[in-house]
Amino acid sequence: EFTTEQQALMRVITDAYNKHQIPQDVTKKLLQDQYSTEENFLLLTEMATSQVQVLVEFTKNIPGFLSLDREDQIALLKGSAVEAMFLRSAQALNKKMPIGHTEVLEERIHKSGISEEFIKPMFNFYKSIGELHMVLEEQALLTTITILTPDRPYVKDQPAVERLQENVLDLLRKMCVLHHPQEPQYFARLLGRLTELRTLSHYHAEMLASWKVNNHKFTPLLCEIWDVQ
Ligand SMILES: CC(C)c1onc(-c2c(Cl)cccc2Cl)c1COc1ccc(-c2ccc3c(C(=O)O)c[nH]c3c2)cc1
Repeated sequence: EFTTEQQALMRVITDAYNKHQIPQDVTKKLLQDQYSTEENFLLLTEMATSQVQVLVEFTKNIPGFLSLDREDQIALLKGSAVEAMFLRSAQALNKKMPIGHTEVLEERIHKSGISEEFIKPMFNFYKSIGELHMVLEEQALLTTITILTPDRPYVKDQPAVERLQENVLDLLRKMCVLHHPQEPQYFARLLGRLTELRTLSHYHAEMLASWKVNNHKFTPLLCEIWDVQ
């Protein structure tokens, strides 16, 4: 079953995932009653900015991450931020996060100036994540695996990242057997979501470009992590 090291790794990652969340006073802004495209874009920008701050704190708790080369740490964060946020917003949209957030978040994403061609694959992804009914530990591990993807642009020491990712992949495989015993393919289905995340990440770059065209402003943190402006 689980080794002592795996039990410790699971606890550290799950605790960090639970600890680092967007603060209530930020997410409750989703419930305010202005629904203009402009207002929705501003709110989603605030959510994304807060989510990136939360993501950075979570990542620092991943065992071994802070021992990686400093520039590689930055490359991993920049390369995975969008994918990690798709996973987090999927959780918010599917897990019926605090009452009412789900509908308003969906509404605001639909009406924030994102063109229809991106809305479709985005909500297909949200649906496919919802259908998996991941337990919290699986969501935390899948997010960690996404962050520890060795072949992000500009990563120098890929083997060092591979070693960390392999430990988490092994742990996730066992967690899937434990929580979904009737579905032997469940682990493979989870990893398939990672492929879909890469595609969404490419769409996202185009989304940013189209928002910029309509001279939408992003926050300094988002500009830095997404190399815009
Ligand atoms: C700059 C803006 C316009 C942007 O650009 N691309 C995306 C974007 C989009 Cl539109 C979709 C997916 C990924 C990205 Cl980066 C975004 C918005 O990103 C978001 C939006 C929403 C959350 C989000 C909300 C609520 C909760 C929640 C709760 O309710 O308790 C718990 N966790 C949550 C997280 C995260 C990130």
